[in-house]
Amino acid sequence: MASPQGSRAPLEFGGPLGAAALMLLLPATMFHLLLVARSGPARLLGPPPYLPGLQVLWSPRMLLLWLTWLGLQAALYLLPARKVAEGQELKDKSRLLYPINGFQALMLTALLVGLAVSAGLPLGALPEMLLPLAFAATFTTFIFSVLLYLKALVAPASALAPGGNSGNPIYDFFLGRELNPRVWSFDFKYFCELRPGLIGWVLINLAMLMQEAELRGSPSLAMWLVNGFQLLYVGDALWHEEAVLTTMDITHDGFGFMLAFGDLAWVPFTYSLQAQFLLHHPQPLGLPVASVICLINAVGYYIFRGANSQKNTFRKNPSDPRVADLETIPTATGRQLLVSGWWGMVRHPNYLGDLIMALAWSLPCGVSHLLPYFYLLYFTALLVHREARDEQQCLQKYGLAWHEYCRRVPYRILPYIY
Ligand SMILES: NC(=O)C1=CN([C@@H]2O[C@H](COP(=O)(O)OP(=O)(O)OC[C@H]3O[C@@H](n4cnc5c(N)ncnc54)[C@H](OP(=O)(O)O)[C@@H]3O)[C@@H](O)[C@H]2O)C=CC1
Ligand SMILES: CC(C)=CCC[C@@H](C)[C@H]1CC=C2C3=C(CC[C@@]21C)[C@@]1(C)CC[C@H](O)C(C)(C)[C@@H]1CC3
Repeated sequence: MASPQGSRAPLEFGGPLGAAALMLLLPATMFHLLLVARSGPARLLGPPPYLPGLQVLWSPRMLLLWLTWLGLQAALYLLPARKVAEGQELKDKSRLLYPINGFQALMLTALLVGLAVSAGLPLGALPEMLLPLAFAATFTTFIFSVLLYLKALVAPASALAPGGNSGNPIYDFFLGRELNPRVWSFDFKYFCELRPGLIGWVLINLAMLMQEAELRGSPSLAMWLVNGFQLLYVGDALWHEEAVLTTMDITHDGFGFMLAFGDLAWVPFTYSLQAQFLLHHPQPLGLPVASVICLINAVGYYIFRGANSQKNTFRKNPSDPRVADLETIPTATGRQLLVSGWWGMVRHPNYLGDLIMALAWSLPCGVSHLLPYFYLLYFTALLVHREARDEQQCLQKYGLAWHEYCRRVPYRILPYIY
Protein backbone atom coordinates (compact mmCIF):
# COMPACT_ATOMS: atom_id res chain seq x y z
CA MET A 1 0.00 0.00 0.00
CA ALA A 2 1.53 3.32 -1.02
CA SER A 3 1.44 6.18 1.44
CA PRO A 4 0.29 9.58 0.19
CA GLN A 5 3.70 11.18 0.59
CA GLY A 6 5.51 8.06 -0.62
CA SER A 7 3.70 7.98 -3.93
CA ARG A 8 5.05 11.48 -4.70
CA ALA A 9 8.69 10.69 -3.85
CA PRO A 10 10.72 10.06 -7.02
CA LEU A 11 12.31 6.61 -7.19
CA GLU A 12 16.05 6.46 -6.49
CA PHE A 13 18.76 3.82 -7.06
CA GLY A 14 17.23 2.82 -10.42
CA GLY A 15 13.81 1.92 -8.95
CA PRO A 16 12.79 -1.68 -8.13
CA LEU A 17 15.15 -3.18 -10.74
CA GLY A 18 18.12 -1.22 -9.42
CA ALA A 19 17.20 -2.12 -5.84
CA ALA A 20 16.94 -5.84 -6.73
CA ALA A 21 20.28 -5.71 -8.56
CA LEU A 22 21.99 -3.96 -5.62
CA MET A 23 20.63 -6.52 -3.15
CA LEU A 24 22.43 -9.23 -5.12
CA LEU A 25 25.46 -7.21 -6.16
CA LEU A 26 26.44 -5.80 -2.75
CA PRO A 27 26.70 -9.14 -0.89
CA ALA A 28 28.34 -10.74 -3.96
CA THR A 29 30.94 -7.94 -4.05
CA MET A 30 31.61 -8.30 -0.34
CA PHE A 31 32.28 -12.06 -0.66
CA HIS A 32 34.35 -11.48 -3.79
CA LEU A 33 36.56 -9.02 -1.88
CA LEU A 34 36.92 -11.36 1.11
CA LEU A 35 37.99 -14.20 -1.17
CA VAL A 36 40.29 -12.19 -3.38
CA ALA A 37 42.08 -10.41 -0.49
CA ARG A 38 43.49 -13.72 0.73
CA SER A 39 44.35 -15.08 -2.72
CA GLY A 40 47.87 -14.87 -4.15
CA PRO A 41 47.18 -12.65 -7.21
CA ALA A 42 44.65 -10.48 -5.25
CA ARG A 43 43.07 -9.28 -8.51
CA LEU A 44 40.11 -6.98 -7.92
CA LEU A 45 38.80 -7.47 -11.43
CA GLY A 46 39.62 -11.14 -11.90
CA PRO A 47 37.41 -14.09 -10.92
CA PRO A 48 37.49 -15.20 -7.26
CA PRO A 49 40.03 -17.98 -6.56
CA TYR A 50 37.18 -20.44 -5.81
CA LEU A 51 33.46 -20.43 -5.08
CA PRO A 52 32.89 -21.45 -1.46
CA GLY A 53 30.16 -24.00 -0.84
CA LEU A 54 27.51 -23.72 1.84
CA GLN A 55 29.58 -25.98 4.13
CA VAL A 56 32.31 -23.28 4.16
CA LEU A 57 29.92 -20.34 4.58
CA TRP A 58 27.35 -21.67 7.01
CA SER A 59 28.51 -22.21 10.56
CA PRO A 60 26.12 -22.20 13.54
CA ARG A 61 29.09 -21.31 15.79
CA MET A 62 29.82 -18.21 13.72
CA LEU A 63 26.14 -17.28 13.77
CA LEU A 64 26.24 -17.56 17.55
CA LEU A 65 29.43 -15.49 17.70
CA TRP A 66 27.83 -12.81 15.51
CA LEU A 67 24.64 -12.72 17.61
CA THR A 68 26.75 -12.49 20.77
CA TRP A 69 28.56 -9.50 19.27
CA LEU A 70 25.26 -7.79 18.45
CA GLY A 71 23.98 -8.61 21.94
CA LEU A 72 27.10 -7.16 23.59
CA GLN A 73 26.81 -3.92 21.60
CA ALA A 74 23.08 -3.70 22.38
CA ALA A 75 23.84 -4.12 26.10
CA LEU A 76 26.48 -1.35 25.93
CA TYR A 77 23.96 0.88 24.10
CA LEU A 78 21.52 0.43 26.98
CA LEU A 79 24.03 1.49 29.66
CA PRO A 80 23.47 4.93 31.22
CA ALA A 81 24.63 7.64 28.80
CA ARG A 82 26.67 10.77 29.59
CA LYS A 83 24.12 12.76 27.61
CA VAL A 84 20.77 12.29 25.92
CA ALA A 85 20.45 14.28 22.68
CA GLU A 86 17.37 15.44 20.82
CA GLY A 87 17.02 14.46 17.17
CA GLN A 88 15.78 16.69 14.34
CA GLU A 89 12.12 17.73 14.36
CA LEU A 90 9.85 15.04 12.88
CA LYS A 91 6.74 15.43 10.69
CA ASP A 92 4.49 15.45 13.75
CA LYS A 93 6.72 18.20 15.29
CA SER A 94 8.04 15.82 17.96
CA ARG A 95 11.72 15.03 18.55
CA LEU A 96 13.19 11.64 19.50
CA LEU A 97 15.80 11.21 22.22
CA TYR A 98 19.10 9.41 21.61
CA PRO A 99 21.70 8.18 24.14
CA ILE A 100 25.20 9.56 23.55
CA ASN A 101 27.38 6.72 24.78
CA GLY A 102 29.04 5.38 21.61
CA PHE A 103 32.58 6.34 22.65
CA GLN A 104 31.96 4.72 26.02
CA ALA A 105 30.86 1.56 24.14
CA LEU A 106 34.12 1.62 22.16
CA MET A 107 36.21 1.97 25.34
CA LEU A 108 34.29 -0.77 27.17
CA THR A 109 34.61 -3.06 24.14
CA ALA A 110 38.37 -2.40 24.08
CA LEU A 111 38.56 -3.24 27.78
CA LEU A 112 36.54 -6.45 27.39
CA VAL A 113 38.53 -7.56 24.34
CA GLY A 114 41.79 -6.75 26.15
CA LEU A 115 40.72 -8.86 29.14
CA ALA A 116 39.54 -11.70 26.90
CA VAL A 117 42.81 -11.72 24.91
CA SER A 118 44.92 -11.77 28.06
CA ALA A 119 42.76 -14.65 29.29
CA GLY A 120 43.67 -16.56 26.11
CA LEU A 121 41.01 -15.57 23.52
CA PRO A 122 42.70 -16.25 20.15
CA LEU A 123 41.79 -12.99 18.37
CA GLY A 124 44.41 -13.78 15.73
CA ALA A 125 42.16 -16.66 14.60
CA LEU A 126 39.48 -14.19 13.44
CA PRO A 127 40.93 -13.74 9.91
CA GLU A 128 40.21 -17.41 9.22
CA MET A 129 36.60 -16.98 10.33
CA LEU A 130 35.75 -13.95 8.18
CA LEU A 131 33.85 -15.83 5.45
CA PRO A 132 31.36 -17.67 7.71
CA LEU A 133 31.10 -14.60 9.94
CA ALA A 134 30.25 -12.37 6.95
CA PHE A 135 27.73 -14.97 5.83
CA ALA A 136 26.12 -14.95 9.29
CA ALA A 137 25.98 -11.14 9.19
CA THR A 138 24.39 -11.16 5.71
CA PHE A 139 21.90 -13.87 6.67
CA THR A 140 20.80 -12.04 9.84
CA THR A 141 20.59 -8.76 7.91
CA PHE A 142 18.08 -10.29 5.46
CA ILE A 143 15.94 -11.62 8.33
CA PHE A 144 16.23 -8.31 10.20
CA SER A 145 15.16 -6.36 7.08
CA VAL A 146 12.09 -8.59 6.66
CA LEU A 147 11.15 -7.88 10.30
CA LEU A 148 11.68 -4.14 9.72
CA TYR A 149 9.46 -4.28 6.63
CA LEU A 150 6.71 -6.09 8.56
CA LYS A 151 7.00 -3.68 11.48
CA ALA A 152 6.48 -0.76 9.09
CA LEU A 153 3.17 -2.28 7.92
CA VAL A 154 1.64 -1.42 11.28
CA ALA A 155 3.46 1.91 11.77
CA PRO A 156 1.43 5.14 11.57
CA ALA A 157 1.83 7.17 8.33
CA SER A 158 3.68 9.91 10.26
CA ALA A 159 6.44 7.38 11.11
CA LEU A 160 7.21 6.55 7.46
CA ALA A 161 10.24 7.84 5.55
CA PRO A 162 9.80 10.22 2.58
CA GLY A 163 11.20 7.54 0.20
CA GLY A 164 10.82 3.78 0.62
CA ASN A 165 7.03 3.86 0.48
CA SER A 166 6.45 3.53 -3.24
CA GLY A 167 4.15 0.51 -2.93
CA ASN A 168 6.68 -1.73 -4.70
CA PRO A 169 7.73 -4.30 -2.07
CA ILE A 170 11.23 -4.90 -3.51
CA TYR A 171 12.06 -1.21 -3.67
CA ASP A 172 10.56 -0.48 -0.24
CA PHE A 173 12.30 -3.49 1.32
CA PHE A 174 15.62 -2.18 -0.01
CA LEU A 175 15.21 1.49 0.88
CA GLY A 176 13.34 1.00 4.15
CA ARG A 177 9.83 2.13 4.98
CA GLU A 178 9.97 3.36 8.56
CA LEU A 179 12.17 6.36 9.35
CA ASN A 180 13.10 5.57 12.95
CA PRO A 181 12.01 2.02 13.83
CA ARG A 182 12.11 1.61 17.59
CA VAL A 183 11.07 -0.86 20.24
CA TRP A 184 10.50 1.21 23.37
CA SER A 185 13.43 3.63 23.32
CA PHE A 186 15.80 1.28 21.43
CA ASP A 187 16.42 2.93 18.07
CA PHE A 188 17.53 0.26 15.58
CA LYS A 189 18.88 2.57 12.87
CA TYR A 190 20.89 4.79 15.21
CA PHE A 191 22.26 1.71 17.00
CA CYS A 192 23.29 -0.04 13.77
CA GLU A 193 24.76 3.06 12.11
CA LEU A 194 27.49 3.56 14.72
CA ARG A 195 28.02 0.50 16.93
CA PRO A 196 28.33 -3.15 15.80
CA GLY A 197 29.66 -2.37 12.31
CA LEU A 198 32.09 0.45 13.07
CA ILE A 199 33.48 -1.15 16.24
CA GLY A 200 33.51 -4.52 14.45
CA TRP A 201 35.61 -2.94 11.67
CA VAL A 202 38.39 -1.85 14.07
CA LEU A 203 38.24 -5.22 15.83
CA ILE A 204 38.76 -7.06 12.52
CA ASN A 205 41.66 -4.70 11.76
CA LEU A 206 43.17 -5.46 15.16
CA ALA A 207 42.81 -9.20 14.53
CA MET A 208 44.74 -8.78 11.25
CA LEU A 209 47.47 -6.89 13.11
CA MET A 210 47.74 -9.58 15.80
CA GLN A 211 47.78 -12.36 13.25
CA GLU A 212 50.52 -10.58 11.32
CA ALA A 213 52.55 -10.26 14.52
CA GLU A 214 52.10 -13.99 15.08
CA LEU A 215 53.13 -14.87 11.52
CA ARG A 216 56.02 -12.44 11.03
CA GLY A 217 57.23 -11.58 14.52
CA SER A 218 55.79 -8.06 14.56
CA PRO A 219 53.16 -6.04 12.70
CA SER A 220 54.42 -4.15 9.66
CA LEU A 221 54.53 -0.35 9.52
CA ALA A 222 51.86 -0.43 6.80
CA MET A 223 49.56 -2.46 9.09
CA TRP A 224 50.14 0.00 11.96
CA LEU A 225 49.22 2.93 9.71
CA VAL A 226 46.03 1.35 8.39
CA ASN A 227 44.97 0.36 11.93
CA GLY A 228 45.84 3.79 13.35
CA PHE A 229 44.09 5.82 10.61
CA GLN A 230 40.91 3.77 10.70
CA LEU A 231 40.81 3.70 14.51
CA LEU A 232 41.05 7.50 14.45
CA TYR A 233 38.13 7.63 11.98
CA VAL A 234 35.93 5.31 14.06
CA GLY A 235 36.92 6.95 17.36
CA ASP A 236 36.10 10.34 15.84
CA ALA A 237 32.68 9.14 14.62
CA LEU A 238 31.81 7.86 18.10
CA TRP A 239 33.25 10.90 19.89
CA HIS A 240 31.09 13.16 17.69
CA GLU A 241 28.19 10.72 17.82
CA GLU A 242 25.55 13.44 18.12
CA ALA A 243 26.48 14.75 14.65
CA VAL A 244 25.10 11.60 13.03
CA LEU A 245 21.60 12.78 14.01
CA THR A 246 21.68 15.36 11.20
CA THR A 247 22.93 12.99 8.45
CA MET A 248 20.50 12.02 5.69
CA ASP A 249 20.62 8.40 6.87
CA ILE A 250 18.93 9.37 10.12
CA THR A 251 16.76 12.30 9.00
CA HIS A 252 15.65 11.17 5.53
CA ASP A 253 16.27 7.51 4.67
CA GLY A 254 14.09 4.71 5.96
CA PHE A 255 15.69 1.73 7.67
CA GLY A 256 15.65 -1.21 5.28
CA PHE A 257 18.06 -3.65 3.65
CA MET A 258 20.36 -0.93 2.24
CA LEU A 259 21.32 0.60 5.57
CA ALA A 260 21.00 -2.60 7.62
CA PHE A 261 23.34 -4.48 5.28
CA GLY A 262 25.58 -1.41 4.85
CA ASP A 263 25.95 -0.84 8.58
CA LEU A 264 26.18 -4.43 9.80
CA ALA A 265 27.94 -6.35 7.03
CA TRP A 266 29.39 -4.03 4.38
CA VAL A 267 31.21 -1.70 6.78
CA PRO A 268 33.04 -4.27 8.95
CA PHE A 269 33.87 -6.78 6.22
CA THR A 270 34.76 -4.49 3.30
CA TYR A 271 36.11 -1.41 5.11
CA SER A 272 38.73 -3.69 6.70
CA LEU A 273 39.91 -4.74 3.23
CA GLN A 274 43.28 -2.95 3.43
CA ALA A 275 44.21 -4.74 6.67
CA GLN A 276 43.03 -8.06 5.16
CA PHE A 277 45.14 -7.40 2.08
CA LEU A 278 48.24 -6.52 4.13
CA LEU A 279 48.01 -9.71 6.19
CA HIS A 280 48.27 -11.82 3.04
CA HIS A 281 50.43 -9.44 0.96
CA PRO A 282 52.99 -7.71 3.21
CA GLN A 283 54.23 -4.42 1.75
CA PRO A 284 57.58 -2.77 2.53
CA LEU A 285 57.17 0.84 3.67
CA GLY A 286 59.98 3.22 4.59
CA LEU A 287 59.71 6.01 7.16
CA PRO A 288 59.86 8.90 4.63
CA VAL A 289 56.92 7.52 2.58
CA ALA A 290 55.04 6.65 5.78
CA SER A 291 55.47 10.27 6.96
CA VAL A 292 54.03 11.61 3.69
CA ILE A 293 51.05 9.23 4.01
CA CYS A 294 50.51 10.39 7.62
CA LEU A 295 50.54 13.98 6.38
CA ILE A 296 47.92 13.16 3.71
CA ASN A 297 45.71 11.53 6.35
CA ALA A 298 46.17 14.52 8.68
CA VAL A 299 45.18 16.98 5.91
CA GLY A 300 42.12 14.88 5.06
CA TYR A 301 41.11 14.62 8.72
CA TYR A 302 41.63 18.37 9.26
CA ILE A 303 39.27 19.22 6.39
CA PHE A 304 36.73 16.49 7.30
CA ARG A 305 36.55 17.41 10.98
CA GLY A 306 36.79 21.18 10.38
CA ALA A 307 33.92 21.15 7.86
CA ASN A 308 31.66 18.80 9.85
CA SER A 309 32.23 20.67 13.12
CA GLN A 310 31.71 24.07 11.49
CA LYS A 311 28.34 23.02 10.08
CA ASN A 312 27.23 21.26 13.27
CA THR A 313 28.19 24.26 15.44
CA PHE A 314 26.39 26.60 13.05
CA ARG A 315 23.25 24.45 12.93
CA LYS A 316 23.14 24.19 16.73
CA ASN A 317 23.74 27.88 17.38
CA PRO A 318 24.40 30.34 14.51
CA SER A 319 25.59 32.99 16.97
CA ASP A 320 28.30 30.76 18.44
CA PRO A 321 31.50 32.92 18.36
CA ARG A 322 33.30 30.23 16.30
CA VAL A 323 30.89 30.69 13.39
CA ALA A 324 29.19 34.04 14.04
CA ASP A 325 31.51 35.91 11.63
CA LEU A 326 30.89 33.60 8.68
CA GLU A 327 28.96 34.91 5.70
CA THR A 328 25.51 33.37 5.19
CA ILE A 329 22.54 33.30 2.78
CA PRO A 330 19.04 33.51 4.31
CA THR A 331 16.47 30.97 3.13
CA ALA A 332 12.67 31.00 3.16
CA THR A 333 12.68 28.28 5.86
CA GLY A 334 14.30 30.63 8.36
CA ARG A 335 17.53 28.59 8.31
CA GLN A 336 20.69 30.02 6.79
CA LEU A 337 23.33 28.56 4.51
CA LEU A 338 27.04 29.16 5.11
CA VAL A 339 28.85 30.68 2.12
CA SER A 340 32.25 31.30 3.66
CA GLY A 341 34.64 29.17 5.72
CA TRP A 342 34.82 25.51 4.68
CA TRP A 343 31.33 25.65 3.13
CA GLY A 344 32.38 28.55 0.90
CA MET A 345 35.22 26.52 -0.62
CA VAL A 346 33.10 23.72 -2.13
CA ARG A 347 29.55 22.59 -1.41
CA HIS A 348 30.75 19.38 0.27
CA PRO A 349 34.11 20.05 1.94
CA ASN A 350 33.50 17.16 4.39
CA TYR A 351 33.34 14.70 1.45
CA LEU A 352 36.64 16.08 0.15
CA GLY A 353 38.35 15.47 3.51
CA ASP A 354 36.84 11.99 3.72
CA LEU A 355 38.13 11.12 0.22
CA ILE A 356 41.65 12.36 1.03
CA MET A 357 41.65 10.09 4.08
CA ALA A 358 40.41 7.19 1.93
CA LEU A 359 43.48 7.71 -0.29
CA ALA A 360 45.78 7.70 2.75
CA TRP A 361 44.28 4.37 3.89
CA SER A 362 45.13 2.72 0.57
CA LEU A 363 48.63 4.11 0.03
CA PRO A 364 50.33 1.96 2.75
CA CYS A 365 49.33 -1.03 0.63
CA GLY A 366 51.62 0.10 -2.19
CA VAL A 367 50.75 0.49 -5.84
CA SER A 368 51.25 -3.06 -7.10
CA HIS A 369 47.57 -4.01 -6.65
CA LEU A 370 44.26 -2.29 -7.38
CA LEU A 371 42.44 -4.23 -4.65
CA PRO A 372 43.34 -1.98 -1.66
CA TYR A 373 42.08 0.99 -3.71
CA PHE A 374 38.60 -0.55 -3.89
CA TYR A 375 37.45 1.55 -0.92
CA LEU A 376 38.59 4.77 -2.60
CA LEU A 377 36.79 3.86 -5.86
CA TYR A 378 33.58 2.71 -4.17
CA PHE A 379 33.60 5.68 -1.80
CA THR A 380 34.03 8.18 -4.65
CA ALA A 381 31.00 6.66 -6.39
CA LEU A 382 29.01 6.62 -3.12
CA LEU A 383 29.79 10.26 -2.31
CA VAL A 384 29.13 11.52 -5.85
CA HIS A 385 25.75 9.78 -5.77
CA ARG A 386 25.08 10.96 -2.20
CA GLU A 387 25.98 14.51 -3.13
CA ALA A 388 23.46 14.41 -5.99
CA ARG A 389 20.75 13.08 -3.63
CA ASP A 390 21.55 15.76 -1.04
CA GLU A 391 21.55 18.47 -3.71
CA GLN A 392 18.05 17.37 -4.75
CA GLN A 393 16.83 17.47 -1.16
CA CYS A 394 18.39 20.90 -0.54
CA LEU A 395 16.83 22.26 -3.73
CA GLN A 396 13.44 21.11 -2.48
CA LYS A 397 14.07 22.58 0.98
CA TYR A 398 15.65 25.89 0.02
CA GLY A 399 14.58 26.59 -3.61
CA LEU A 400 16.00 29.91 -4.84
CA ALA A 401 18.41 30.25 -1.91
CA TRP A 402 20.00 26.95 -2.93
CA HIS A 403 20.40 28.23 -6.51
CA GLU A 404 22.11 31.30 -5.09
CA TYR A 405 24.43 29.09 -2.97
CA CYS A 406 25.33 27.05 -6.09
CA ARG A 407 26.08 30.29 -7.98
CA ARG A 408 28.32 31.57 -5.16
CA VAL A 409 30.00 28.19 -4.54
CA PRO A 410 30.06 26.52 -7.97
CA TYR A 411 32.14 23.41 -7.16
CA ARG A 412 30.64 20.39 -5.42
CA ILE A 413 33.55 18.40 -3.93
CA LEU A 414 36.87 19.20 -5.61
CA PRO A 415 37.70 22.91 -6.15
CA TYR A 416 37.96 23.88 -9.86
CA ILE A 417 37.39 20.27 -10.98
CA TYR A 418 34.03 18.93 -9.78
N1 LIG B 1 32.68 6.48 5.46
C1 LIG B 1 31.53 6.35 4.87
O1 LIG B 1 31.17 5.30 4.37
C2 LIG B 1 30.62 7.52 4.75
C3 LIG B 1 30.94 8.71 5.32
N2 LIG B 1 30.11 9.78 5.17
C4 LIG B 1 30.49 11.04 5.82
O2 LIG B 1 29.44 11.41 6.64
C5 LIG B 1 29.44 12.83 6.84
C6 LIG B 1 28.03 13.36 6.73
O3 LIG B 1 27.61 13.32 5.37
P1 LIG B 1 26.12 13.54 4.84
O4 LIG B 1 25.14 13.09 5.84
O5 LIG B 1 26.06 12.96 3.48
O6 LIG B 1 25.96 15.06 4.60
P2 LIG B 1 26.42 16.43 5.25
O7 LIG B 1 26.90 16.27 6.65
O8 LIG B 1 27.33 17.05 4.28
O9 LIG B 1 25.07 17.19 5.34
C7 LIG B 1 24.38 17.73 4.24
C8 LIG B 1 23.42 18.71 4.81
O10 LIG B 1 24.15 19.84 5.31
C9 LIG B 1 23.35 21.01 5.22
N3 LIG B 1 24.10 21.98 4.43
C10 LIG B 1 24.54 21.84 3.16
N4 LIG B 1 25.22 22.94 2.76
C11 LIG B 1 25.20 23.78 3.81
C12 LIG B 1 25.72 25.08 4.03
N5 LIG B 1 26.38 25.73 3.09
N6 LIG B 1 25.52 25.67 5.23
C13 LIG B 1 24.85 25.02 6.21
N7 LIG B 1 24.33 23.79 6.06
C14 LIG B 1 24.51 23.17 4.88
C15 LIG B 1 22.06 20.60 4.54
O11 LIG B 1 21.11 20.20 5.54
P3 LIG B 1 20.32 21.25 6.49
O12 LIG B 1 20.34 22.56 5.79
O13 LIG B 1 18.97 20.66 6.63
O14 LIG B 1 21.08 21.29 7.79
C16 LIG B 1 22.46 19.33 3.80
O15 LIG B 1 21.35 18.49 3.59
C17 LIG B 1 30.39 13.39 5.78
O16 LIG B 1 31.58 13.79 6.37
C18 LIG B 1 30.66 12.21 4.86
O17 LIG B 1 31.93 12.30 4.30
C19 LIG B 1 28.95 9.69 4.47
C20 LIG B 1 28.60 8.53 3.87
C21 LIG B 1 29.39 7.32 3.97
C1 LIG C 1 26.72 0.57 -0.70
C2 LIG C 1 25.97 0.41 0.53
C3 LIG C 1 26.02 -0.89 1.19
C4 LIG C 1 25.25 1.44 0.99
C5 LIG C 1 25.08 1.73 2.39
C6 LIG C 1 25.98 2.88 2.72
C7 LIG C 1 26.51 2.79 4.14
C8 LIG C 1 27.64 1.78 4.19
C9 LIG C 1 26.98 4.19 4.55
C10 LIG C 1 25.85 5.23 4.43
C11 LIG C 1 26.26 6.31 5.33
C12 LIG C 1 27.19 5.86 6.20
C13 LIG C 1 27.88 6.61 7.18
C14 LIG C 1 28.95 6.07 7.86
C15 LIG C 1 29.38 4.67 7.59
C16 LIG C 1 28.89 4.14 6.25
C17 LIG C 1 27.44 4.40 6.01
C18 LIG C 1 26.59 3.60 6.99
C19 LIG C 1 29.62 6.81 9.02
C20 LIG C 1 28.99 6.17 10.26
C21 LIG C 1 31.13 6.56 9.02
C22 LIG C 1 31.83 7.38 10.11
C23 LIG C 1 31.60 8.87 9.87
O1 LIG C 1 32.32 9.68 10.79
C24 LIG C 1 30.12 9.23 9.91
C25 LIG C 1 29.56 9.12 11.31
C26 LIG C 1 30.00 10.69 9.53
C27 LIG C 1 29.39 8.32 8.86
C28 LIG C 1 27.90 8.60 8.73
C29 LIG C 1 27.43 8.02 7.42
